Formats: sequence, C-alpha cells, structure tokens
Amino acid sequence: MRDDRRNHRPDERVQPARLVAFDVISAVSRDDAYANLLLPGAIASAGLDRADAGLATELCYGTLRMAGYYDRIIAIAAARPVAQIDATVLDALRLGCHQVVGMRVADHAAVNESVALVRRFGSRSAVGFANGVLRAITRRSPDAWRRAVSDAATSEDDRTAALTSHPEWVLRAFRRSLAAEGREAELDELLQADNDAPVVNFAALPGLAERPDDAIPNRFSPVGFAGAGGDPDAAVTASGGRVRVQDEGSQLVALALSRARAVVPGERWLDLCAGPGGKTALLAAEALASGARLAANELVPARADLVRRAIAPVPLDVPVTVLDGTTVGERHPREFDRVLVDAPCTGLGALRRRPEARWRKQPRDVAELADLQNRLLDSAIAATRPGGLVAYVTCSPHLAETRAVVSAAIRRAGGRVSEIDAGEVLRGIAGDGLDLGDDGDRLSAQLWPHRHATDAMFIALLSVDS
Ligand SMILES: C[S@@+](CC[C@H](N)C(=O)[O-])C[C@H]1O[C@@H](n2cnc3c(N)ncnc32)[C@H](O)[C@@H]1O
Repeated sequence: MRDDRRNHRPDERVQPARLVAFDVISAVSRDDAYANLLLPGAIASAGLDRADAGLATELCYGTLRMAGYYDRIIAIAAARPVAQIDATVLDALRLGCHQVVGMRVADHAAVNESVALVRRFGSRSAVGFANGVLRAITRRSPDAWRRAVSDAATSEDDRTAALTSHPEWVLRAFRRSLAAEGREAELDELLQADNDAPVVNFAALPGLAERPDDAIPNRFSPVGFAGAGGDPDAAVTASGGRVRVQDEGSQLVALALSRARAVVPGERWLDLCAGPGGKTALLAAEALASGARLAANELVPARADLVRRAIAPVPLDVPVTVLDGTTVGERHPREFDRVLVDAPCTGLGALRRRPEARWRKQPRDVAELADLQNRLLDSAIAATRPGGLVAYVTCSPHLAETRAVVSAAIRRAGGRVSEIDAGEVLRGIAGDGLDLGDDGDRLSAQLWPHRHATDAMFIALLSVDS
C-alpha cells in the first residue's frame, strides 16, 4: 500500500472501498500489477466486509475495463489529451468518471472522494483541475456522454472502439476471427460481453466430486456449474480442492483432449505448459478414471509449484517437470499418446476476467508469442507417438495465434500430422446446441464469451499419423 499521510486532510474521509480500489488501480498503472492478483489481498488487509468488498471490486474492475471510454470523456471534459494528465490524477479521474457515468453514484460522493484522493496522493496544484473536470463530467448525462464521445470519433472503428472501451487493433483482430466463421455481425455483442463481469464458474473433478444440488449446471461442460452465491474459495476448500474455480471453456478444451477418443489404459499424457494447473487437475482426474498416466511441465518454477498444488487433491502420481517446453520434443521423442499445448498467448479471449489486459497487450506481442507458440506446437508434435493426439489451445481468438499457428505446424510436419474435427469432438461432449459458427470447412473450434458465456478459447486437435 502507498503512504497516504502526504497531503492528507483529516476532514476528508475516503470510503475504504474507494481507497482499496484506487490503490489497486494505481498499482496497475504504476507498477504493471495485475488487478485480479492484487485486489483480494488489498480487500483482506483493509478488512472490508462483503458489501464493501463487492463495491471495491466493481469500482476497480469497472474503472480498469472502461478506462478507454472514460479517457475519451475526460479528454473532452478537461479539454486536453489524457497523455498530458499526471498518472495519479488520471487514475482518480477515471475512478470518479466510472462512478458518475458507469455506476450513477451520487455526484457529490463520487466527486468529493475522487478529489480527496488527488489531494492525498497527487499534487496539491491538481486539486482544482480534478474538481473542475469531475464537475464538468457530472453536468452531462451518461447518454449525453455517449453521444459526445461518438461525435468526437475519427472513424467508425474508432467510434466502436471508444464506446466499448477496446483498443482498435483488438477490435479488428476480433472482427477477423469472427469473419473466419461467417459471424462478423456478432462483433458488437462480443465487445459488450467483454465488459460484463463473468459469473464464478466451477468444475467438479470427474469421479472425485459431484456438482452440489443447489448449483446451476453449465450449459455445455458436463463437469461444470455456476455457484449459488457464497464465497468461491470456501466452496473450493470445503471440497478439498476437488471442486475448482474454472471457466467452462477451459473445461471443454481439456475434456476435448481426454475424450476425443477411447482411452487405452496405460496411455501416457503430457500437459506441456501446465501452470497454474487448472487443466492439469481436470486431466489428472480424467487420467485416473481411464487408467492413463499424466505428466506435467511448466517453464516457470513458481508456476510449477502451483501445478503441484492444483493436482494434489487427485490421487494420481503426476510428475511435474520444469523445462522449456520447446525442448521436450527433442528430449522425449514420440513418447506420449496425448499432449496438451495450452500455449502462452495474449489472453485476448479472457478480457472479462483481466480488466487491464486489453490495455497492456500490443500488436508486437502477437508476433513474439506466435513464434513461441509455433515452437511449442512443433515440440509437442515431436513428443507424440504415431497414432497420438495433440490439442493446441489458446485463450485468445487472434488468428495469428490460432489458425495461423496450426496451419503452419501442419505444413512443417509435411504429412506426419492431420487435423481432426475439434468441433465434432466438442459437440460430442457439450451437445449439439454448441454453435460453432457457419464455416463448415474449419476443423478447429473457437468458443466466445457472447455466444457461449465462456472465455474465447480456441482448440485444434492434431492427429500424429506417422
Ligand atoms: C496459458 S498458460 C497455461 C494455463 C494452464 N494450462 C491452466 O489451465 O491452468 C501458459 C503457461 O505456459 C507457460 N510457459 C511459457 N513459456 C513456456 C515454455 N517455453 N515452456 C513451457 N511452458 C511455458 C507459462 O508460464 C504459463 O504458465
């Protein structure tokens, strides 16, 4: 937490939930912190009750998610580009803007407490400026601000990007990916869905846990359910870790590998990029039930520890190695029957969960990651025995990270590898109601927040033929 004694006027109280939200928002912009990792600890150390914890979460996530839109409003209200505003002051303005425009909190509370934050943490000289900008924001209705931002846009894409608070390059990447399945018209729905808080979703590890009676079964995952309220961590702890918080799409892609075809007891499976181990735990339960063996690998030692913790509730011996996955094919050629490559990616498919992620990623990240993804997929193919299966998975729908990587690997494998119909496998697990778009030629499958209420998980299934 930052030092809040500076410029502190004792008569200016800031509600603890706002203080927590502001602290996390500033750490995200100042230190590149991750809100989803920082916020729970900040809430706990401030001793917030449930209602205030909910408020702090909404303030923090809502502000970070909609920062692009709020910056347009702030720029108009301040009559200057946001790049010319001090970072701490800008954070306080965004937080105030979210309350006035996004949450419709009473103007005086939103303005006074945001100004108090500037007085405490920003520079004294900025107090009048912040007050003026926030008062200007309160003078228009949220609808009037939408019109103002829309009118100031420089193109149709700029307008959509501004109003839905996405970087324009991300919007274009989403459009290309939707167009590849004949569903370009769904772009607005997708962008809106990214701004909705996802419900907490669970997996009951098959064979080890049951869905609670009062839970709402997932639409598609046979092992998934949404909680009936209550503390998710408590539900996980009460189950001894056999119930886990996990996105429904993540469950489906892991099950697609384990259930793509009948398991021959003794099969060897590998999770090549396993940290923090969500899919490893599900695969471990599946391996236990079907008589397969599972190994996991992760590059980062601390994340390998998380994998060990994730699989501890499953009574199966799962060795966890800490290797660069790109070298595993050479070290263990043709050893495994099924390999999951849940590749490091931009995470553009999980923007609902990581509110700041859309502002962190840059187009150049895609090219760097694609290079690693190509090498990891080649390595996985090399580690797979003839007759085996590789699942290539990303939580990004960017075509450069999905179809392009898969097509290039198939080309490089020169006839050794063919793609099987991942959509058919998924429908076998999820039921025929799983709508995977209109392009009948594509063998890979893309899930979407707006259509499936999952993260935008991509999966291709490759059969290693010789
Ligand atoms: C998308 S995450 C995997 C998520 C995981 N399967 C789950 O469901 O919890 C990708 C992981 O790959 C790891 N990684 C990055 N580069 C790697 C490499 N060269 N070899 C192996 N793992 C790597 C990252 O540290 C990260 O933990």
